[in-house]
This record gives sequence, C-alpha cells and structure tokens, in this order.
Amino acid sequence: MRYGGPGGTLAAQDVNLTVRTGEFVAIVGPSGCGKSTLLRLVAGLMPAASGTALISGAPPKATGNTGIAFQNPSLLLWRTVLQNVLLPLEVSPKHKAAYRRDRAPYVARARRLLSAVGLGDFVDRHPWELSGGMQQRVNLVRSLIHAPDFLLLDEPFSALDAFTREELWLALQALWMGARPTVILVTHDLREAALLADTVYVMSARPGTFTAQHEVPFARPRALNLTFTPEFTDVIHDLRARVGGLRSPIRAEELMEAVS
Ligand SMILES: Nc1ncnc2c1ncn2[C@@H]1O[C@H](COP(=O)(O)OP(=O)(O)OP(=O)(O)O)[C@@H](O)[C@H]1O
Repeated sequence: MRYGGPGGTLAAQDVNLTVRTGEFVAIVGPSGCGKSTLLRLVAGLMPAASGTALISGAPPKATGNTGIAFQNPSLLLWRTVLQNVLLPLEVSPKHKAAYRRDRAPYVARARRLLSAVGLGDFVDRHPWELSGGMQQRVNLVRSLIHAPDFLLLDEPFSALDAFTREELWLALQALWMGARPTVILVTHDLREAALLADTVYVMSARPGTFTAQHEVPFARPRALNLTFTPEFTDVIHDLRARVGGLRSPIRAEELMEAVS
C-alpha cells in the first residue's frame, strides 16, 4: 500500500490478514506503521498497489453493509447530530429503500443509540457545538446505525475520558455479542485490544507488516475487573514487549536540549 505513486511512501507491505465472519480483531502497532492505511484499503477507499482485499469473496465496495468510524470524526458541519447519524441510511443498499419509505423506526433507533452513549440531549445540535469526545461518539453511533455486518473502527475511543472509554468498551462488546458483526479495531490502547478482541495482530514499523498474532483466551462477556487480573496483565506485558520493540523511541534528552 503506497501513497503518491511508485516513488511515494510505502505505508504497508506483505500484509496478510484473514478475518473470520463474526470475529473481533484488533490491530496494534507503532504510530505511522500503516494501520489506518490498511483500514482504508479494507473499506475500499484506496486501492492496493498490489494484492487484493476481499469481503466474503467480493471487493470491498460491493459490500453494502459496512460501518466505518475513522480516527477523525468526519461529521458534516451543516447537519445536526441526528442528521449526521442517519447519513449512512441514505446510501446503504440494504436500508435506503426502507428508509425512504418510513424514516420513523430509523430515527427512533438513532435517538436510542445517541442516548445510550450519553448524547440524548444533543441530537439537534451541530458538530461544531460538541467537544472532540462527543463528536467521536457521534462518529461511532453513525457507524452502527445501519446494523453493519462488518465494522471498521480506527481508534474510536481515543478522545474520550477513561471512564467513558471503559463504558463504551463494554457497550461495544455487548453489541458485538448480540449482533455478531465482524470487527476490525485499530487501537493504540493495549487494554482495549485485549479486552475486546478475539485476536490481536501486531504490526511492525512502516512499511507495516504483521509480526505477531495473539489469541486472547478469556471467556465472554469480559468484565472490566478482568483487566486487573494477573492473567490479563500477562497478555498486556506480552503485547507491550512486542509493540515496544518496534517503535522509534522518543529521545527525552534531545527534546530537553531542543526546548532549552
Ligand atoms: N494521505 C496520505 N498521503 C501520503 N502519505 C500518507 C497519507 N496517509 C498516510 N500516509 C503515510 O503512510 C504511513 C502510514 O500512515 P497511517 O496513517 O496508515 O499510520 P497509522 O499506523 O494509522 O498511524 P497512527 O497510529 O499514528 O494513526 C505514514 O508514514 C504516513 O505518513
């Protein structure tokens, strides 16, 4: 996967990832290693320089029921929160005809989802009236509105406070256990990856490739208390060692000299 033609930035290479239907996969790796690029490729938003992405044997764009929440919430500024959340229904091949016929059940679902993530009082506000964390929650709800079979999440909780993030982990787990979408979650948070995923993949520094695959053994539903157990800490230590060895360290002394 390369940006800017043959001489451009090679973001990722030799990436082989097979995700089972209904599996919850997390991808972790150092900053800039190509995780978001991989999601863009799987979403059909950019072509691979070589190789292919297939969803149930078909190219990504042919798959109509994918939910996407990318890193920076791309909400439409002139639409209210509710109108932003309803947007995928206007284009989803699975839902658009029914949505045109009768919007009421979809609006009710959007309101329920927004209320569940603490935004019940903000449905008629505009994105510019929300904090970064609130916009991120709208972004997440928008990816879920059409009950997707395939969910692509790129650091969906990064702008949230620790408590909200933990609550949303459990909400996402409950949703996944109920509807069983196939999920690919990109995250920097190793606790998040190990709590939510069946399998955690570790990506190397750019050009990214998978260097490790970690099956997470814990039964579901997984409670937050699990994250404080020695067994869970062992998984985190293992992931930390794998990711830590791949990243370019921040040089604190150089930084101090540069600012002094
Ligand atoms: N639109 C773009 N044009 C050119 N280069 C890009 C573009 N988007 C990303 N890149 C480059 O591709 C590489 C991988 O970027 P990507 O955003 O996929 O990494 P990431 O692992 O998701 O990073 P982070 O964890 O910091 O979000 C980086 O070197 C980045 O500079």
